[in-house]
Amino acid sequence: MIFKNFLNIKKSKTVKKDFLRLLKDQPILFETLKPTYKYSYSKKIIKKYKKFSNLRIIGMGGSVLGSEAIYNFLKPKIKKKITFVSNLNSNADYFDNKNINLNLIISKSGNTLETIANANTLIDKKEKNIIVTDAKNSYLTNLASKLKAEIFEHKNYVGGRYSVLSEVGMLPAELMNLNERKFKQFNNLIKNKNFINNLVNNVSTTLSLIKSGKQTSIILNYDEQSENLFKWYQQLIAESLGKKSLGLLPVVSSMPKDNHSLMQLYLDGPNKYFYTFFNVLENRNIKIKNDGVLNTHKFLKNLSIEKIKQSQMIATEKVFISKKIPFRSFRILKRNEQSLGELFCFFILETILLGRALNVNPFDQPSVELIKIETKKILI
Ligand SMILES: O=P(O)(O)OC[C@H]1O[C@](O)(CO)[C@@H](O)[C@@H]1O
Repeated sequence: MIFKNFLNIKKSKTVKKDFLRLLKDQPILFETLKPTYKYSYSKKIIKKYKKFSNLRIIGMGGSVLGSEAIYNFLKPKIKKKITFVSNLNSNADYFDNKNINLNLIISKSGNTLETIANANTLIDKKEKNIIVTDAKNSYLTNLASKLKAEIFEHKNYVGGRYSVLSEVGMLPAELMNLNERKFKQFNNLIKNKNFINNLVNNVSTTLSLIKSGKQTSIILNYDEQSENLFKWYQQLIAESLGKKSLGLLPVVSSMPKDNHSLMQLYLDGPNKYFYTFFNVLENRNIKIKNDGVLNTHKFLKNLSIEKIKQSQMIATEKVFISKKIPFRSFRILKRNEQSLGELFCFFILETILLGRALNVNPFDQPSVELIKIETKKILI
């Protein structure tokens, strides 16, 4: 991964101290980031489920965004068909898919309304089921016994949006036949001085941008297969930091598509945003067909789609520099488990450090309960 930090870096000794304190006094959820983490299942138990080729994963928010990010980012490597059911949509194509052979239903609380509704609409008697949930009595623990489903514990000390490297993301990864171990980059990263400096300076600069009134973080994403990674990131940032009238609004822009839609605003609109450029450089090599190129556009000959896209990203970075628009950039060299593991780790640490500096608890989400309570009042 190549990470280019903001141009005008603000260095903060407090953030560095916070980082060292965080390493010394690690939250227990950090166990999930390490290769030594003890899953609630054994590799032997899950082996029999690896033969299933057509899976459905049902969950909401942090229970599913991580596995959806993994699936889409690494799709070229994955031979299975996985259907994600992560919203309420009566018109979705998945209602017509009758070939599912294994369901994975994931919910920490076991009581999330959308997950219950989707599970009870979609699951068919002929399908096998695995349920990942907290051990306590809940709708899903009861459903598991009714369905005679395999049940694996969702450790109660791991919050949904921080759970991607626990059972929640790694069981799906195993079932996708990916290498779970390679996602676990925490131990390597915290020994890497470059990584630590980048992380600390990135957090310090983000804090000073927030202080100067820039509370919208726009991701200029040049890799369509990373859209779900940034959906995961959105929840992480929004639920962790959006409290006490503070927080960041993460917006994901599809690039270069949004050159033709939002770019004008980014360049000349309100001076209230900061940006993250993101691209993955390992892709199929699809080239322009030379014999069809008109003489006026000879420069296109031999070019690949990726070369054109990457040139647009570099060009846009140049324009941002000339306009003094703050941004950082990620260029991911390899599309593999390791790169994705590094990104998960970077963003998790970044969020926790921002939470500490802003003096908000990055691990709770008190207000989302309000919607659940009001909805129940309407339905009962
Ligand atoms: O895993 P559960 O309990 O179904 O919750 C799903 C999601 O719902 C939330 O509680 C928000 O409503 C998230 O924090 C969580 O990731």
